[in-house]
Amino acid sequence: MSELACLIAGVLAENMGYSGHSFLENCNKNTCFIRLNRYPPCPFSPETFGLTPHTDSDFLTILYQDQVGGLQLMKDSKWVAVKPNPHALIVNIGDLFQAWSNDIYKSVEHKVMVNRKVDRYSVAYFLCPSYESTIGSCKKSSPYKSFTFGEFRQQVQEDVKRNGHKVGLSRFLQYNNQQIQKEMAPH
Ligand SMILES: O=C(O)CCC(=O)C(=O)O
Ligand SMILES: [Fe+2]
Repeated sequence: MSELACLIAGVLAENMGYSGHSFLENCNKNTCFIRLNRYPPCPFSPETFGLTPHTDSDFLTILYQDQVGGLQLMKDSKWVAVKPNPHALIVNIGDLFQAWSNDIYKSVEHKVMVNRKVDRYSVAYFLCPSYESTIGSCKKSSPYKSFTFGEFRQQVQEDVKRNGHKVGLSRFLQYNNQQIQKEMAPH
């Protein structure tokens, strides 16, 4: 799985004209991980979240969902169901790839709705660097401040604790809306 994840990330970077996959050098067996998800049935389906809307805090995720279905992703401001396909893996771009690619690749918002009657299982492989790795950008200028993966994770955890949800990449924008408004206001 790690080879596949690195291969896909490498191809996506090459597609942007960057052959040196420097960000992949910091991803290895000790920094990536697999999550096995089980979603017990819920009679209040289909309104119940198995997993609330989020983006993944990694470079990319390789996902396998079973035949039950329930994964949905945001496309053109609408939730779209991802049809289960036993012969296919789903590849989601994560926040770090979005930052590195200067927003060329977008981390996809997704959620899971539970099933009324049966358990649902999925397996997710997360391509992550070490906590001390600086994520940086493929170009000199970037909409984002430079941050390490550790700083990103810590900010996500703080936001979840404080607000009940992840804020994500917008925390690391060089300029946020408030700053722009301040700078544009007459002095
Ligand atoms: O279970 C799924 O299909 C999605 C899992 C997921 O989004 C995650 O583990 O971050
Ligand atoms: Fe996810």
